[in-house]
Amino acid sequence: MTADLTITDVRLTPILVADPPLLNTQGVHQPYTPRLIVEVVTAGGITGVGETYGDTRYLELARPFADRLIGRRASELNGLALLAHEMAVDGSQVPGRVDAGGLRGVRTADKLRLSVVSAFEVACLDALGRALGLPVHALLGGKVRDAVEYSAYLFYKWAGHPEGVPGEKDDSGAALDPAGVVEQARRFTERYGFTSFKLKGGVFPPDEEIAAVRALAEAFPGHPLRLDPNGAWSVETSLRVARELGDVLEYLEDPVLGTPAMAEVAARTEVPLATNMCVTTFAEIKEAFTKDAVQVVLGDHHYWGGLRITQQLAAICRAFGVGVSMHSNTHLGISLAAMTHVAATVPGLHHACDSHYPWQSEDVLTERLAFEGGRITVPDGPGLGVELDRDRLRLLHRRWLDDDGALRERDDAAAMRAADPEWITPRMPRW
Ligand SMILES: O=C([O-])C(=O)C[C@H](O)[C@@H](O)C(=O)[O-]
Ligand SMILES: [Mg+2]
Repeated sequence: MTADLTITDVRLTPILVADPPLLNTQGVHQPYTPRLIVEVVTAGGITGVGETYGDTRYLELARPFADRLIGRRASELNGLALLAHEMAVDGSQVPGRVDAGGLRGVRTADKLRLSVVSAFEVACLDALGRALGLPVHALLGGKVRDAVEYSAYLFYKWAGHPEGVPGEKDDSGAALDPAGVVEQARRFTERYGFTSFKLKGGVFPPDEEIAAVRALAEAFPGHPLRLDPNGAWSVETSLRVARELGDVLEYLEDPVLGTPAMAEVAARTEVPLATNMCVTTFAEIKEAFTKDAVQVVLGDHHYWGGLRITQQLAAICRAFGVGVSMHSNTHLGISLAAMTHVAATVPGLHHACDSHYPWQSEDVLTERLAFEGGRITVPDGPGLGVELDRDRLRLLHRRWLDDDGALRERDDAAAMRAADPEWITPRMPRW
């Protein structure tokens, strides 16, 4: 007989995890970033885990949502989004414009709710899989591949966080020019076997970033390369970069902000455009696809609302002949496992997925997931196939408790001000 899947308790544990000083067009990563670990406890004694953003606005939604789950069954997945829909979102959190700090497109009430729901959906799927003795990918209809390919996510970075800012040491050194970027790429290939490379751009003037991608192309001839300035360029600058790097780019990611500008660029270049900024909700798909503004959508189960919705997104993309891959922010192993399970079920995943995981020296798992040949083997054990390390979780939660609130919201511009007090979030397009 299957264990009783009635939800009797939900544990929410906000944590702060170490993050290196990675640069993007908004600023730099804080030394610690907030994440939320969700545990769904069932009457039969089985617990499932999930993970999402840990900033206060997500926590404030997760708490009442968790209360509403008590007494429901972990298998009742279709009702989760409806349940979340009933929850009011503080209007000041949804200015209805580009989410500058988050680099993930518009901020809407629904997107906030979905970002919370996704962690609960993953936790429920984990519990269900454990109860049935089935991996999450089997609950999603079964894997179509045994391993999921990831790309090396390269960043311009400083050797350490600014003077006087407490943080963990990382051994990767600075990467502030083409040689530094190539060196970082070499280290990533040696350690993890990645064969495709994405450079987070929008940090330096475009000519410097063109030179870095050229240097990567010389160091790794024939390997797929991507450049993502998070909308920092004008249409004309984007077209110039596309002309200069067209022979080596797999795609350009969000060179400009917004669907109309992306459509303008797409109409004038052969280089495919990818996005995790202008197609981030179902409502944004119609305009982008009918205008042929994007050729690859980078899904993300966190803000799209879960693993099953990610499969729906992939199906819509397939119908329109648009490619799919996956976006990533700072995340831990629970999310990497979730990403790997869903990616394993998506037919026609032609581009290696993004993952920040190599940058995360800390995790809440008893055993880290390992990249081999740039791939993660799809776990076949029950549920997600990962185990929570309670001691680590407690430690990282203690860090969150001890924080005075300064680090509980990710704010890359504020983190940059520790090095440059004059820094303000740049107006777009920057170049
Ligand atoms: O556009 C993207 O790929 C991202 O938004 C990924 C991350 O937010 C990345 O840019 C970061 O964390 O600096
Ligand atoms: Mg991007």
